[in-house]
Amino acid sequence: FLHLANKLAEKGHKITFLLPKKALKQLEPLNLFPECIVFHTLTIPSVDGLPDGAQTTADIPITLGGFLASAMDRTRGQVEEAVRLGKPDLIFFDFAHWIPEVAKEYGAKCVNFLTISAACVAISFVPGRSPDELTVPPPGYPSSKVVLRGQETNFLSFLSYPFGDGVTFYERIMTGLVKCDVISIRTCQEIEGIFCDFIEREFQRKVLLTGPMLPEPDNIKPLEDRWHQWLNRFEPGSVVYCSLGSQIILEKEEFQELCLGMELTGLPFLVAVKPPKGASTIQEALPEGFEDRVKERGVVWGEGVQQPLILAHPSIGCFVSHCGFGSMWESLLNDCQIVFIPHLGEQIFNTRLMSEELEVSVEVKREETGWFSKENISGAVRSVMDNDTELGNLVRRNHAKLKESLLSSGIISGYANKYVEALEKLV
Ligand SMILES: O=c1ccn([C@@H]2O[C@H](COP(=O)(O)OP(=O)(O)O[C@H]3OC[C@@H](O)[C@H](O)[C@H]3O)[C@@H](O)[C@H]2O)c(=O)[nH]1
Repeated sequence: FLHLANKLAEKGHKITFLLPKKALKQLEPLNLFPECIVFHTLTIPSVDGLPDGAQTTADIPITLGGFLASAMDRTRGQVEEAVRLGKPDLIFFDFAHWIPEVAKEYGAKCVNFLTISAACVAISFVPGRSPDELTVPPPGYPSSKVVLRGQETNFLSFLSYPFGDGVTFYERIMTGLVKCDVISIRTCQEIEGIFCDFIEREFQRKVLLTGPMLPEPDNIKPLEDRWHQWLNRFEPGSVVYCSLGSQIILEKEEFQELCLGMELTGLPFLVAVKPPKGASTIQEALPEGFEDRVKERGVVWGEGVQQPLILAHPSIGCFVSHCGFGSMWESLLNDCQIVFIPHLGEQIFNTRLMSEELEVSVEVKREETGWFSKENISGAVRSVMDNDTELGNLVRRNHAKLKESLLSSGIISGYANKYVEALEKLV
């Protein structure tokens, strides 16, 4: 949302950016137009079941998302007040399904800006279908590859769970899609054209695409010296970087299996994940003897790192990711080999899009237990990192071709420009 705000500000538009206080520190440095983009903090009310001080999804395990949604719904009065004072022409939202009502009352138009894949939207949210029917793709869904298989359909059950005050997750998203003035998605035709066309047909309206909306590389802080120095010790294209985004907190056994999988690759590695459940530090949760065995070549780090800059470092050869949509784009627009280890249903769709539809990455095979074994993690990494493997060559070639075609012809900046123009026409 902030990268989009930067694009709008670049064209001279004024933006009021509503966010919880805690997120301010992370987002302020990314604001490239402080004279146009003003942050307006919301006070997140306390809600039974939501841990004290939690304000963003990064502060809580995924299972508590419904409580956070309730807290966000209860900021409606603060949001309405900001709208009343700011008199915006447009309001952008994703999860706040009540925004269309607010926009209407104050004479604004509203844009539902989806920052997940069009494939995930297309298969999950079809007008006239109930969430119980989703175990099979909707009629006319354009892919037999970007689907959930077997036990994975269990992931869809969360769509029917209460998610906020008096609304299920499915109803929340569907209401936003049906009632908004504009549906827009952070994607592009070249990657997800067939899914975007399907959504347009089903909702019988034009869907505006923003392209990947990534930050301008020149405008962000340089890579921390600690990682710059550490990565410089290794050969170009030799290091495996692993991160699972801002939301995933692993079980201790899963965390240890991931560490052992990295060890088993025999390659240098940097893993940046949160400490697992029940541990306050990474060190106390590491497998026995692990640090001694890998100290020359491996680091497991319990805090966030500057992912886009790490990925751009020449020593990085492989990115092991949960395939959150942000990481998916970052992997695609870098040169490293890509291995996905998806955790949630939506991340599985993104993974299938990349690994099966576009064939630019590989997916780690899941065990019956639902998690991933060290052998499968290491096997997937080696399958793309060992010299001259058929699979490694195939994904490298396809990835390079796609990246080249997206970057070379100004496609990405074209999307952002056309998107802003379309919205200008709308108001
Ligand atoms: O250490 C880190 C980890 C991550 N990041 C950045 O944080 C962002 C993470 O975003 P992702 O979309 O990949 O993943 P998250 O898990 O945080 O996102 C969430 O929203 C998007 C959905 O697609 C994901 O499924 C959901 O989990 C990326 O831009 C990445 O560069 C860091 O800068 N440092």
